[in-house]
Amino acid sequence: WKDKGAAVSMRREVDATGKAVLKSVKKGVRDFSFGRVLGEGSYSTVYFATDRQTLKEYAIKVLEKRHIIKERKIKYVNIEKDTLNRLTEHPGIVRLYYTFQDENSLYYVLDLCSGGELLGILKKTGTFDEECTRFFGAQILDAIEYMHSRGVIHRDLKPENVLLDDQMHVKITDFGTARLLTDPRAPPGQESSQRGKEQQDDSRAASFVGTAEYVSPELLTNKNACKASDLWAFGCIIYQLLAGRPPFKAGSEYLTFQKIVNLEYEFPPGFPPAARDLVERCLVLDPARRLAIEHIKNHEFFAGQQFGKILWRTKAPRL
Ligand SMILES: NC(=O)c1nn(CC2CCNCC2)c2c1CCc1cnc(N=C3C=CCC=C3)nc1-2
Repeated sequence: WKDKGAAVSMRREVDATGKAVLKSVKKGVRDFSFGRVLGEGSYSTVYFATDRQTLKEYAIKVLEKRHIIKERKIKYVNIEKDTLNRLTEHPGIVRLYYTFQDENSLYYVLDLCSGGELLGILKKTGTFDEECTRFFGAQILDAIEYMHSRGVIHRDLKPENVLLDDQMHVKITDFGTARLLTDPRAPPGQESSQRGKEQQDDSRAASFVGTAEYVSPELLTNKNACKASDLWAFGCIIYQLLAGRPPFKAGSEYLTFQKIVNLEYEFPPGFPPAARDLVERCLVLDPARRLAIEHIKNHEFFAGQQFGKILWRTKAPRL
């Protein structure tokens, strides 16, 4: 584990002659005051934290070394760090500032998203109108486009992993199950040919399945996640923002998987026609025939929506 970043803090120490000196030392756990738990994963806990010197607020993800080794999760931990190190320049992705470690734990210092989860907002309002769906959908799509351009497939996109910052702008998080491609330019649906060269072993790639309601049919049938798998999840998210529930949901994971592979879902009455057309072109069983990002951005549903830098300067619509 090679720590990332060289954040330093100035610490007052006494040298051998007894003189007080200022020494620059790498930031560590003592440089932060830890607050409430923001979330817990199978081998990590995320805390609200404040840098004692700068008073800047962060989210710090703490991973217990003993547990990672016992649960054989070392590959996941390194994939997440490598992924976050690749995704450094996008406003829609939670940024990793630096990492450090102590005897028992690894620490990731990350952007704080004080707006919480998009799912939390959706639960409060029930459903989003088209304007809000367009705004949040465009930001999620912009972030997915950047991720894919850097050869990263998220593989577990869902409203719980779409966080919001203090400006109610999207920040996608949780790359612990991402897949890194050695060739970012491989066209959608053909990345699996990179299998032999990809950065994680096949067992990890083959074993992972995302969250039931958002998992793509190809992940259920041939275990191959590709860039288009994230666009399947995008289609599910757009549907859910407007309908207030995901398109595929049944009494058990198995029954939900059945609905997915049989493309068994309906639109509620009043679902906006342009959004319906977009969702239908994302929820296509064959990943190679699913709408590509460029075509989603040009779809009628996003007519008039600007993408790129301007999108991230736009004020979030009133919810
Ligand atoms: N797994 C992670 O990397 C992660 N997990 N969380 C909290 C989870 C809570 C359940 N849903 C998914 C996210 C975070 C991060 C990144 C870094 C991060 C930054 N800010 C927040 N902020 C939150 C504020 C209120 C409620 C939940 C999260 N959370 C996180």
